[in-house]
Amino acid sequence: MLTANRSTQTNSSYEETPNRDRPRDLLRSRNARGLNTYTTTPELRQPPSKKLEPAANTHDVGETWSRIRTTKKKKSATVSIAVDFYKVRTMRCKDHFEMREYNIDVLKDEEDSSVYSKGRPYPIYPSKKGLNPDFLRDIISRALKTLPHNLDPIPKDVTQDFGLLCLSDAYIGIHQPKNLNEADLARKRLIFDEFFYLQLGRLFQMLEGLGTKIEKDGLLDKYRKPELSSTIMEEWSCMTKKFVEALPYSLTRSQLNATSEIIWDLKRAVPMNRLLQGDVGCGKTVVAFLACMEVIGSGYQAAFMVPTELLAVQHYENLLHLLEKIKDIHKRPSVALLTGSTPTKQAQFIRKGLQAGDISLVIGTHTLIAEKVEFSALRIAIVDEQHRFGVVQRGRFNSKLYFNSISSKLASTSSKDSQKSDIVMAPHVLAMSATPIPRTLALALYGDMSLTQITDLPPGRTPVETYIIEGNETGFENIYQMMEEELGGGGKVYLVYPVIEQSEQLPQLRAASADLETISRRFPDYNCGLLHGKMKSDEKDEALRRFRAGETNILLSTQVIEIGVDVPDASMMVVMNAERFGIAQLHQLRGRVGRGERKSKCILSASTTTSLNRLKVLGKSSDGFYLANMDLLLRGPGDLLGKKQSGHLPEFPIARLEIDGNILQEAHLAALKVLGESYDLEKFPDLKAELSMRQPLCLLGD
Ligand SMILES: Nc1ncnc2c1ncn2[C@@H]1O[C@H](COP(=O)(O)OP(=O)(O)OP(=O)(O)O)[C@@H](O)[C@H]1O
Repeated sequence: MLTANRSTQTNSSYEETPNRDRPRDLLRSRNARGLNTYTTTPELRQPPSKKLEPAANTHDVGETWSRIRTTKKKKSATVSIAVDFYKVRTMRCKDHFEMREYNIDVLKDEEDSSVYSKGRPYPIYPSKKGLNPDFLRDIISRALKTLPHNLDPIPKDVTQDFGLLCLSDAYIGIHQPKNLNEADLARKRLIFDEFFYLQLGRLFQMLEGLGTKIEKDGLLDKYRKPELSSTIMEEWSCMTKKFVEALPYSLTRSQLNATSEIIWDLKRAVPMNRLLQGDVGCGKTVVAFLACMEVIGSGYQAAFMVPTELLAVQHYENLLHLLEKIKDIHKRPSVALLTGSTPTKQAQFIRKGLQAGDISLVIGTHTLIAEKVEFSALRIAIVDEQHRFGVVQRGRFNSKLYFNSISSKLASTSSKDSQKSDIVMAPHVLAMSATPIPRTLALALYGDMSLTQITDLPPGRTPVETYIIEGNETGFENIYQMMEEELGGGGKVYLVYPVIEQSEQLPQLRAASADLETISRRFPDYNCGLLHGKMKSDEKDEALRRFRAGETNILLSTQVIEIGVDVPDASMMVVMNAERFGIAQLHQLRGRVGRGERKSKCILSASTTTSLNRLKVLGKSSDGFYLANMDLLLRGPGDLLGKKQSGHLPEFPIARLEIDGNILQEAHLAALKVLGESYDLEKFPDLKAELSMRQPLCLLGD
């Protein structure tokens, strides 16, 4: 008998003897694009509990389970064979139907029942290049008989604490389960291992980089009890407190907590590696400014790196404005702006100032990590929109070492500090991410980073009303009507386009440049501006300045405004051909409005009726964490993170982050427990050996 499975997975999946009255477990499979999707074991009566989201251009017809008799041509003869399609998911794609995610058993004949003879679940192995799965089953079964019982490198108390099978039982359970429960337990153990060694490897490396027992305990405690790793405001530097007083608003509870956690880290002699994340417009920038003030207040320098010049200028102006308001200060921090467009002479001057320590804070683009930019004492590097930079780029700050205290301009206040004065240190790194990613994904991606989340929005914000409209003639008439009302009430409107120029290949896409004239004619009483990535840096600044100042009322833009652009009184956005953007991207774009107290709206104009469905989720929620979770569940981590970032995700042959997040959390705790008992794993030689074998795999992620 031959068993075929379309899945490309390397682990086994299960079929169960049909005709059993029970719900089936979810199995892993990959769809046509190679992405993980759910599939179920055969279920003859009951549909699966989880629904698959159809791809954008498909329509999910549903699942059918049937026994299909089919014929197959063998050389010239036509041989009739029986095939069981246990589960077939059918999708309607424009003008045809497609079968996806199916499991097939080819039987010897209609009466063949050898597969089910044992009456229990059995694995389906991928049968590539004619390799008979029966043959595979046979050799695996023989190998299982030779398994020693004591092959588990993970200490017994850990497996017991976390309710795990021992490794040999897990191997038997995954290949020859007596029932689905046993298969589930085996799967859990194997997934646990994938996560556990990843977490263990990262934490182990971090501990290795620390000198003393106190530092090591401190690091483990920080992960075990993050709530204890924070300062109270009285312990903040005088400069930081004065900056807080100068703010035109009070910090939210989340902003205060985040600042306290960060400042706790800044006071340690161990370089911080922290990720600050929160929803669009939650006020991360001011938290980062406060971290900068803290180090500047103790005589050190700060660097603030952002992905675009537009954002660098905006942060620079915003900071200067806030610094001017600080009262009773004998010396205001000197701040510089350094980007690719800074004139050569000025750039040289700034670099000299940084080297001599005359400039305390520099804001800029990736020019900041150039080798020729040297600092006198760089104590913190902020990396805004960190996923826009590669791992290597982010790491470059680590080479900008400094002597702790020695180069500082201001004397340390306590004698305790001065004892540490000779340590050579890499700067603290605070990475910021505006695309909120679920905690489990963050743990897998950035397991070596501490995580700080801002969970609330500044007061007075009302959720942005979101409309999903088909962009046909009537649709646009409605949109223009809404724009008219908004502009008439003193609002400002962003129009966001997928492309700058009209393209012959994609004539259905509306283009920013081409629409400028149309929109100007349609709204003769208002001024229109244009902003896109191909404009020169000073032209972009000017376009944004005019919009901010109210000299233009409508800004036609591409997605350059997606990141960080902050015009608090912009109150309406229309996204053209919205289906061209990802959910997270649209949420980011929408975050450009509703940043002030004015009630705002966002209109997503879809080119086709079929794309309306996917966009509807944005109409239902304005919570970036929820949307990210939805995206993760529906499309998997690859699509959610985008190509660049997901490239840093480790390989998980069995685990699926979208559903196995709780196992990841447990694995993280287990790794902390093990390392708490033995920092260098000397107490657990088998575990250390296993880790060193898996290390290359573990560290694929970063
Ligand atoms: N506690 C607060 N109260 C009122 N307004 C605030 C508060 N914190 C920040 N803001 C204002 O909220 C707006 C958004 O802040 P900020 O630009 O820091 O958000 P962000 O988290 O960086 O968001 P994004 O990623 O979308 O740029 C700014 O105009 C800022 O001045």
